[in-house]
Formats: sequence, C-alpha cells, structure tokens
Amino acid sequence: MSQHIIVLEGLTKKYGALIAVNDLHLTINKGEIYGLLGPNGAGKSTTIRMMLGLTEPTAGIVRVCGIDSTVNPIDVKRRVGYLPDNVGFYDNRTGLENLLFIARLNRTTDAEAHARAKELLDRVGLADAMHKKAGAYSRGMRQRLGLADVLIKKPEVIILDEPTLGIDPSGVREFLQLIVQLSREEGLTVLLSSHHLYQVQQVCDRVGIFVGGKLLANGDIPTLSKQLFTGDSFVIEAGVRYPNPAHAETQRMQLEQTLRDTSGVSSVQVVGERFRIGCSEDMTALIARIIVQAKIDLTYLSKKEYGLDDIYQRYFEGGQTHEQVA
Ligand SMILES: Nc1ncnc2c1ncn2[C@@H]1O[C@H](COP(=O)(O)OP(=O)(O)OP(=O)(O)O)[C@@H](O)[C@H]1O
Repeated sequence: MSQHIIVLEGLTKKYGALIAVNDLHLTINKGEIYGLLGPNGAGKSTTIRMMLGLTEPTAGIVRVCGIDSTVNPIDVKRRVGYLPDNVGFYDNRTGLENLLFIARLNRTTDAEAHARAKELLDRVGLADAMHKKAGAYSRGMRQRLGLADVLIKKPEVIILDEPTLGIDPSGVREFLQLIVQLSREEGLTVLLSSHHLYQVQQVCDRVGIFVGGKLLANGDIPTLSKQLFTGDSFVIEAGVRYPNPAHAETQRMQLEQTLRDTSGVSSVQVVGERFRIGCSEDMTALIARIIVQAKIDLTYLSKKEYGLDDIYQRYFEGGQTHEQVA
C-alpha cells in the first residue's frame, strides 16, 4: 500500500458564495503526526468532515487509507478514529462500561471486547479509574477515555480535534506523550487540529497552516522557518556597555560595521545598548568574541530561533479572509 495514507487533491468546499476550503492539495504519510493549524473559521473542521465522508466536497478528491471518502464513507469510518473536541459519554456508566458499549457496537465478542477495553484503559492510564463513573472523570480523564474509545476499533488513522482543550498543563503533557508513543509504537497516523502552537510544535512531524480556506504552508518547522525567514533563521541579541562614554559612538559604529561585514550576518539593528543580529546560522560564540575583541563590555547574549508562533504570525500578516465565488 502507498505510504500516502491521506491524499487530498484540489479539495474544495463552497457554502453558497463562501469558499470554506479552497483547492487543497495535501498528502499525509503513514505513521506521521500532522498538525492542522489555523484560526477559527479557517476551514479545518470542513476539511476533516470531508476526510470522514461527513460532508461532500464541491470539487476535488479526498482519499483516506486508499478509500474515496465521498464514495465509501462507511469504509473510511471503519479505518479512521475521530475524537471531537468534546466527546460525549454515558456519565452514569463507568469508564469500562462506556468502552464495552462502544466495543460491542463494533461487533466484537464479549470476551474480545473486555480484553481490548481493559488493555486500552491501561494504555491510556485509566486502569485505576475504570470502575469510576465517567461523570466523575476530569476533563483530562475524559479525553483519555475518548482516545481509548477511538482506538477500540484499531484504526489506522486517528483525527483529533483540539484534544487538549481545557486540560491542565501536566495532563496536556501526558496526553501528548501518549499520542507520540501510540503513533511510534503502532505506526498510527495522527492528524491533530489545534490552535495551540506550542503543543503542535512539540509533537507534530509536519504542520499545515490554514488561513481563509487555503493551505498557506506545509512542512516541518525548520523548513517553514527557512522559507519564511530567508537568511535570518537565528536572531542573536547582545547587550553592550561602552567602557569610555567619550568613545561610545565611535565604538558603536565600528562594531556595527564589523558585524555587518561578518559572513553569515544578514542584518544588524541597534537600539540603545542592544544589538539585534540576524544570521543564517547560530553565530553566538563568534559574536561574543567580536564584541569582546572590540573592547566593548558584553552585558548579555541571547539567541532566538524562529518557532511555530513566529511562522504562524508571519502568515497572518497576509490577511485571512475567505474568497467569495464571483
Ligand atoms: N454548514 C455550513 N454552512 C455554511 N457555512 C459553513 C458551514 N460550515 C462551515 N461554514 C463556514 O466555513 C468556514 C470554515 O469553517 P470551519 O468550521 O471549517 O473552520 P475551522 O477552521 O474548523 O474553525 P474552528 O477552529 O472554529 O472549528 C467558516 O467561515 C464557516 O462559517
């Protein structure tokens, strides 16, 4: 089977005059953790709904596990687990009872259902809470039960919509670790839709940035960072002090010129006693040496690497409105 487990070609969805998803081309590889990022209304849910066969595309192709989701939505649903942002359970039943109920819907025998449910509750860290009523579960526990629920049918792909919403930081960390572990150990493909850039950055192999129904960027974070901040992948900030105030201006100008002439430096900005130096690679050590050799005191040095928040921010500068059908 192809390594491309999700394939979208020219996928488009129009709601009247609004183009909710606009000519989307994307492939996701088997075993990959892919982050779908974008503000409210960017088209993420509509794309997920088309992948699951819940909404028919206006144009284009959507294939999941080699199956056309539009033509065979039931087959796709058998192979794909979907965890919505707020999964519903029977609150007056225990975690185990909730899972058994789902397992039976999937036409497994009682013995199989019990074994699978217990194994999964253990897997998601709910072994000790399996006899507790789901209504008494915390938000984090509910999401973990939701994950067990999604995994019960042994999917090849899981789609998680804002899975960490409302979970406390340690719960988030555990949940994300679990996702990575499951993906790596079982070759599970994960599609994670989220607004939480830091979380996406921590776990996703690649990300797609959606704005106004269009996929504006797609790749791993170092690649996106290189594309957007050409020649400026690192910014090093240096705090300086001039030992002799009478020579401060001359020393400042000389240092600025030396830095500009240094190979690998693409920009130098000076604000008061701070130098902001853009470079194509990590030049922290060399910059420290240059400043000290110029007989200028170095008061601090900090290195900033562009992260997903900078990348995301940069895409928003381009505007975010949906196109309208003419
Ligand atoms: N059934 C519908 N009828 C009309 N317009 C819709 C419908 N569903 C979605 N839209 C519109 O399509 C656009 C994309 O919505 P979508 O829900 O896919 O965005 P999203 O990125 O998932 O946002 P969120 O993060 O808020 O879930 C929005 O402008 C939305 O109002």
